[in-house]
Amino acid sequence: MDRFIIRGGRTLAGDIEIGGAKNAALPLLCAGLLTSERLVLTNTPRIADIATMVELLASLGLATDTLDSGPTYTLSVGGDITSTEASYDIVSKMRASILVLGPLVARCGEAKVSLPGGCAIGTRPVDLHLKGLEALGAEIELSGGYVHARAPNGLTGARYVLPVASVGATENIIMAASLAKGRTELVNAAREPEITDLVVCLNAMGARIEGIGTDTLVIDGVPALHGARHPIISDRIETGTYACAVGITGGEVRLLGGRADHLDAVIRVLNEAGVETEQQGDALLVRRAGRLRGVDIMTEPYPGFPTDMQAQFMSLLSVAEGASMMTETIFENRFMHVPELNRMGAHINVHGSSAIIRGVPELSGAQVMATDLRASFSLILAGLAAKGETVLNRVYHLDRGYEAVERKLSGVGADIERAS
Ligand SMILES: CC(=O)N[C@H]1[C@@H](OP(=O)(O)OP(=O)(O)OC[C@H]2O[C@@H](n3ccc(=O)[nH]c3=O)[C@H](O)[C@@H]2O)O[C@H](CO)[C@@H](O)[C@@H]1O
Ligand SMILES: C=C(OP(=O)(O)O)C(=O)O
Repeated sequence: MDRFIIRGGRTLAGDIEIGGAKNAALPLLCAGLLTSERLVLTNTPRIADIATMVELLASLGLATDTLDSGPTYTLSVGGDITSTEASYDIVSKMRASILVLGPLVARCGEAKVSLPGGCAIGTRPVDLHLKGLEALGAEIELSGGYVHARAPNGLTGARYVLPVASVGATENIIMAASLAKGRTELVNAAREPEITDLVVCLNAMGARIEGIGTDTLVIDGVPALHGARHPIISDRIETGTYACAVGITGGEVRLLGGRADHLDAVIRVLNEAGVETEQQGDALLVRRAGRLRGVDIMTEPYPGFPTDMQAQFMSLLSVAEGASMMTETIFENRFMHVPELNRMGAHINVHGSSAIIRGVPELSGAQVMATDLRASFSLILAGLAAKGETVLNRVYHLDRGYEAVERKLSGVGADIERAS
């Protein structure tokens, strides 16, 4: 099993290319189920989650071709749906698999999709995905660990108020509503940039969705969607993660493709902590020369501070001057990196959904492992700043969502290698 070996203490300088957004690419690939024509996605990230989604779509009959595997990776997805069943074997690997449910029931009138279950960061129910589809007229039954959804006469538009602005539920409902009869009004929709990207692509496929970027989406269903070519937005979480790398080591790096306009809350906190940022055309320049300062952070739905950046900031704040408080409001179990950071010399105490981080002058390298994607990167960040050698095990979590970490970081001067 692969691991990373990091020798800390180097400042970073140079350029890092930011890839396409994982959390945009996954629903966008599922949108390929909504049309009999081909959907071409440019700027797709080369990560394990995309390979898993391609495998899932193949099990449903859709073929995915790689059209260009140069610096940007272009995938074309299409074909006839030959099965409406998403099996446990694939769904259990990746929760985003549930995003095939809405498109399948809308297009085929039925779907059988394994329930994804919880994961390392929380219980993560899918009740709102199901209630939203029921509001559109789907009959839902749960048995044998599967969701069986049926709408033999098609779905019908309706008004549905999401009790929680769930990203995945919003995506499933808008994809389904695009092919429903009549108008759907989705209230309290999530507003993440990845949802906007999905709506832009669906509209390019012939959908009629208004309210883009707001919490109320109005979807006038159409009988069929057609193919399109869509560029996936750059990954704001990858951008924020590498910004934290520069923050924790010091130095100056240009994040090519990084977009400040998708990272307002993150940039505000970086700046408060003493990390400077500047949008320079298509690149986000990040630099730190002075001391890091403690800040208080609370995770919130977009446009608030993203939960997917929480672990990385915990590492950054571990070596800041003064104390910080981190409050996690989205997932109930997303502090699993804390004991590992403490093993590296951090001083973090968790009290319920908040953690108090008392900055220490220095971390020290250790053998560590993480239970999820962002926690894994938080340990890499700690390793980049730590004295001595850090060995990060269970790298498969990282490979789910970050492309070529060792190449990107060593390209700006970090001492990091992958070993098997
Ligand atoms: C592939 C993808 O895009 N993943 C992202 C997506 O996950 P995901 O779409 O799973 O996250 P949600 O926005 O749905 O979850 C937000 C909260 O709502 C709860 N909830 C959600 C659905 C539901 O039916 N019932 C329910 O109670 C969840 O348990 C959680 O507490 O948004 C999260 C929140 O920004 C991010 O951390 C993930 O990286
Ligand atoms: C939690 C994440 O992803 P997923 O929803 O795919 O588990 C993430 O990207 O940090």
